[in-house]
Amino acid sequence: MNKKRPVNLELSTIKLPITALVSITHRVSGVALFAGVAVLLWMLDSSLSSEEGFAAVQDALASPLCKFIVWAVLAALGYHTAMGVRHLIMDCGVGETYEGGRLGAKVALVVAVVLIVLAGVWVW
Ligand code: HEM
Repeated sequence: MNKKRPVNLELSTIKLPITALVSITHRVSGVALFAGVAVLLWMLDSSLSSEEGFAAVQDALASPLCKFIVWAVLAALGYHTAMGVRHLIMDCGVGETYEGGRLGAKVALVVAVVLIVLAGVWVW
């Protein structure tokens, strides 16, 4: 192997294109969703267990921290869904060029921001 080949491991000097950024964050949001869905299922299970359980979940949902957690899970869902639909559209052969990919990433980002803001309005 040529030991003199150019190597660049200075992560701060590597500028990722928007398509790479949305791809990485799509995966991160999927992993966050996996954990978030567990929290939501636990809250659903508690709320259905008894009248007291329902009241406890209702009380918890009134706290800012709990609202923030629910909003964060919904935000991850909104982001992941917007990026996921972008992927599925590209899988159908639409917007597969470099420019198409960049435009699709920007449109999906705008949709994701709208969904995340709407989730915040709904939760608060
Ligand atoms: C609770 C719901 C969901 C969870 C936990 C979840 C989780 C994940 C995870 C962890 C990945 C990354 C897989 C990998 O990189 O190997 C992924 C990829 C993907 N998700 Fe989701 N997801 C959920 C909902 C959705 C929804 C609603 C859509 C809507 C379109 C979607 C579309 C996709 C697509 C298209 C990919 C593949 C992306 C790629 O090829 O890089 N997901 N999901």
